[in-house]
Amino acid sequence: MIEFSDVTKVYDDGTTAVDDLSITAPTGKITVLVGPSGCGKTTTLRMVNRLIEPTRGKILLGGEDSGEIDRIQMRRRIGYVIQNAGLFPHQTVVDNICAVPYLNGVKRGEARRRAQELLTLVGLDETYAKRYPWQLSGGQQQRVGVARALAADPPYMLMDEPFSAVDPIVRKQLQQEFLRIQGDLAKTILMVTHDIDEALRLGDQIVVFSEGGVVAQSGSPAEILARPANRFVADFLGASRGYHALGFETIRGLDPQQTPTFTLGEPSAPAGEPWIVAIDHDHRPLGWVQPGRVSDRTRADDVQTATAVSLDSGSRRELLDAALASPGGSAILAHDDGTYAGTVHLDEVIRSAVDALGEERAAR
Ligand SMILES: Nc1ncnc2c1ncn2[C@@H]1O[C@H](COP(=O)(O)OP(=O)(O)OP(=O)(O)O)[C@@H](O)[C@H]1O
Repeated sequence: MIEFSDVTKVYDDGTTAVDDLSITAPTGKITVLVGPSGCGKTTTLRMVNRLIEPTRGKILLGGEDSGEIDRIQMRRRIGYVIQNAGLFPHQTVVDNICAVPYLNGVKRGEARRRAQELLTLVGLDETYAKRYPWQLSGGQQQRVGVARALAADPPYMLMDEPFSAVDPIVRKQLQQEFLRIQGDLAKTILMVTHDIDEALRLGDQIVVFSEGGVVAQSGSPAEILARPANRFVADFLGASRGYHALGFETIRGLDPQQTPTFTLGEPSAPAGEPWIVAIDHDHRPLGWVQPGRVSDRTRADDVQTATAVSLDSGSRRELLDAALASPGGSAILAHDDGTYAGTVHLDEVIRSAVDALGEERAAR
């Protein structure tokens, strides 16, 4: 756990960057600090590892005052990832990853073996170990940055805009892999971003900062989306707030319609519907086909591919996206084992979302 207790930072020129901050980043969770430029996010983060000294207040790491922890100990306990990865340009990838373990006195062979494991963990094979940072793409550099921060197996991670230097597609990939890694490692993470989508995607807890280093609101993404504390937070969440909120609503209990199916290899399909669901021999949905156009020669390549939404763990937002992306306006659903569960039409998706909204308002 990282605890800020009445922490203030006033720079030498009189700028109050952080004002009387008291927040807690819970153990094993991702806490995201989000807010417009200049509102004190980076200052907050850097006070944790004492790159910046607080003017007043205390920061506790697992109950221990960070001001009293020896610097070398601190490096061991806190991984730090920054924008553009911040790799040492004249060192190979493997030496970048081993930098802190070497400082900690870990033997060369052991540090390098661990570095290889970490490279695999972040999705890079061993051929990258001998390269220099300039021989990597931006996304690959970010991966190495994450591997380097994990090298000393620190319980805490500070991440300052870790995925912002890459294009949106790579960024989404990195975010997904990061969540996968965090699912296994459960580090206590404090992350800074100015991107609300990233905050909502990654954060277990979000702290929204406003001008002058003041917390406008903190809570889970779902809480903040459902009940922004004030106009500033609502504006910051933007016009797509309702759509984002759907991402946190489950579809469990939904009763899908049994749209007919066509199993690949069969000579024909049941008529009556303009689009039906193509499934494989294991009863897994592949996408959509038109019944009049199929034959025993129809292959997976002839199917309009669709991603099925999990009936057990899917969200309303996934359902809406799937329905909008399909040729007939319906989302395909699958059971946990991947087998076909039915379909839901866009009209039903919207109607149930509106009903849920009504129920939530009535409960307030
Ligand atoms: N060394 C410094 N001396 C004086 N003022 C500073 C210093 N570093 C930062 N500031 C000011 O403190 C405030 C907070 O800066 P900080 O970098 O923490 O904000 P931020 O929310 O991380 O911004 P960004 O999203 O743009 O990185 C800003 O007004 C900034 O100009």
